[in-house]
Amino acid sequence: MKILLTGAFGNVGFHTLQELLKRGHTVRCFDLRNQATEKKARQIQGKAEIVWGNLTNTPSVEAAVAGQELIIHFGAIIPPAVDENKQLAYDVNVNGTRRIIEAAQKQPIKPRIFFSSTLDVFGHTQDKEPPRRVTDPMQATDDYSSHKIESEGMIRNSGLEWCIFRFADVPPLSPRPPHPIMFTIPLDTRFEMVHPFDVAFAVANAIERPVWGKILLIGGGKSCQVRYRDYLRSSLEGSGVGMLPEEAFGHEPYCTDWLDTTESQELLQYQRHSFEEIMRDVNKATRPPAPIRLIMPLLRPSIRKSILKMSPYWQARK
Ligand SMILES: O=c1ccn([C@@H]2O[C@H](COP(=O)(O)OP(=O)(O)O[C@H]3O[C@H](CO)[C@H](O)[C@H](O)[C@H]3O)[C@@H](O)[C@H]2O)c(=O)[nH]1
Repeated sequence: MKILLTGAFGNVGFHTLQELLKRGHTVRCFDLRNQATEKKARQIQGKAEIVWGNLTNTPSVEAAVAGQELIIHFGAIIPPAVDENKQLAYDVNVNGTRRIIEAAQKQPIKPRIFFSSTLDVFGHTQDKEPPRRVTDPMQATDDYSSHKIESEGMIRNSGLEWCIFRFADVPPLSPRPPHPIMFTIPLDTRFEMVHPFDVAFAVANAIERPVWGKILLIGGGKSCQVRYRDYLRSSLEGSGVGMLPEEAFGHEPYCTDWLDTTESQELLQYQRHSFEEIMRDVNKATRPPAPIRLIMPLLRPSIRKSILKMSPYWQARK
């Protein structure tokens, strides 16, 4: 099948790309051109078409959409970058989706569309009984969730054949640099993860299954339903930094929860990794090189200090 994949060199996009190529699809990759995307593009040179472009630019979107049978629209600005330039983030996330839809509607043979959303659209739900179901109400709590809610609406009303995926936390298999956002999630928050390989498998399987007109919750299932504390401890211990003090973390509600993935799993049969297996792969991919690991006990106090400096709660407590 001829497939346009936007955001092809992002976290979810690149794993999906590799799964699609494995299955013999003809993939056109659409992404921003920068050092990080070029590095990934070199890995698939000759195996897929690469179209450098920008979701904010209508002609480049139209050129990318032309002649495709399926659009997998993953290109987006996600947190925390979404708050760095609010206007750009809206133009990419909402207007970019609109440009993709309008370009698709102009095609003589209309492509189908997969759209990637997020569990953030459920808002703050820790006071509700888990799991979250697809029939639960949506509630915007920040720019990102509001962008995804607006975009989901456009996809549903596009007149195209569509399927929306709402992803749980898909950890990249590469280092996630520390960011103040890590302290804003209360440690007890219910947190569901899903292996990036399983997301790619789900998306590729969806092409052949009766998913049209459905919103599917994509999470790792019961074995991946943990607390934020479990994820953080495993990744901080894996990197040699060690778990950080409880007082460094906030208590304001955060938009993440456990998901009811019964329907997506029945349709797509993709949940192949447990939380432990996800963290094994994340930690393998992100652990410092051997020479750094050797001197880690020496570096550890100053690394911990510089990470803790990012926590407003830790700073306020002093
Ligand atoms: O203007 C832009 C901005 C970004 N991108 C691309 O979009 C991709 C986004 O990838 P990230 O690694 O930043 O994000 P993820 O793969 O983790 O995000 C995926 O999972 C998210 C779940 O929160 C959202 O569903 C999002 O749309 C989906 O791509 C990147 O290749 C990026 O270059 C563009 O093509 N154009």
